[in-house]
Amino acid sequence: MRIGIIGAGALGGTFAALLHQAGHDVEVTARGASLAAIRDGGIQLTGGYGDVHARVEASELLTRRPDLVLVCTKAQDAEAAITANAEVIDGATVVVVQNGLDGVDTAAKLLPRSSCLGLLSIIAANHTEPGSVRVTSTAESFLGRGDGPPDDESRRIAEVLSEAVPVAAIGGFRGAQWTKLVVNMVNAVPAIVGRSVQEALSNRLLRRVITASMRETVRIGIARGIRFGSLQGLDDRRLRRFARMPLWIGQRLPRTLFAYLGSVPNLGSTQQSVRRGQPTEIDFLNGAVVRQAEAIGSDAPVNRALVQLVHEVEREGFLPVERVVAVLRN
Ligand SMILES: NC(=O)C1=CN([C@@H]2O[C@H](COP(=O)(O)OP(=O)(O)OC[C@H]3O[C@@H](n4cnc5c(N)ncnc54)[C@H](OP(=O)(O)O)[C@@H]3O)[C@@H](O)[C@H]2O)C=CC1
Ligand SMILES: CC(C)(CO)C(=O)C(=O)O
Repeated sequence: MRIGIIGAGALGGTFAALLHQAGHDVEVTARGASLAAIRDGGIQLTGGYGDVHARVEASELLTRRPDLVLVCTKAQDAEAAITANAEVIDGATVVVVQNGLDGVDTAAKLLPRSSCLGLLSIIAANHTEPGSVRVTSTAESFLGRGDGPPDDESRRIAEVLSEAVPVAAIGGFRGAQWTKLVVNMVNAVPAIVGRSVQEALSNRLLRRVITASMRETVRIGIARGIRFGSLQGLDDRRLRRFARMPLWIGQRLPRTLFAYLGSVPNLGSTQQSVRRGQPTEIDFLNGAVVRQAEAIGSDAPVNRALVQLVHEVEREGFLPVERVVAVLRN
């Protein structure tokens, strides 16, 4: 199949290398040093899916009409990236590989002739240098759209993507996006203090703040009438129970949830942006929770404070642990 990948970063590079290895005709978009590195030496993938060296075609914009497109940018870049490639991709099946709640709707709005799906990835991947990606932990990914059961196209595309990494077609995709949003509450705190996800979770005080942001997200989701999808051992029942727990009991949830990361330090995709000096996705993660709260006349003070701290880090660098701990005192 001819597959176009927009944004050959951590996940885009992983999919590009593995789909190329599976025999697909892959073209990626990249810019600057990444474009030069991929044109010169291909994509070098290491870690959980083995060592793969993929010599794929690379350009600033896709040059050939693909059958399938993966949009692998951060959420804040999706609109610009899709618009720039719209002439070539409108009409193709588009999979938006993205955290947050908006990816599929953004693509569908910009590409009226395309069939758009979303992919929730639990894989942890690190874009270590231009052209190089290291997968620090592997896991099944989830493909779907809307609220209904999985459709035939989701199943067909899940089969194609499973030639690269395990992908399941799921129903109730919107609810699963919310569950993934709860999981992504692990991104902000490590990005603020410049520690790995594992280090942040092993610190009692930081874990408390992560737990509070997760619980606030679940409570807002419940108030919005969301039925949380099953993903990574979480489901609607478990999250509703978690929403009622005091923090000292609830803090067990992030500990068990992220045990799968193992001991290879995972920075999370938000901190990777910080370390590269790029804007983060925080307005589409914790910021999405704040907007969802506002839509029902409510507030999400923990998430609001974490958004502000991540923006401070983007401007001025990592902050001491005390600044995060203070979030629960205000
Ligand atoms: N990394 C991970 O472990 C995981 C990531 N995710 C999610 O997957 C999505 C992708 O994340 P990740 O792979 O980490 O992101 P990266 O930042 O590693 O890669 C994003 C890519 O998009 C490119 N890009 C940015 N703007 C544009 C544009 N306007 N046009 C074309 N390309 C553009 C970037 O290029 P440039 O570098 O030149 O800006 C970069 O190559 C995010 O939503 C993230 O939250 C989900 C699970 C795990
Ligand atoms: C896999 C996980 C939860 C943490 O690495 C992630 O989604 C991210 O980094 O954005």
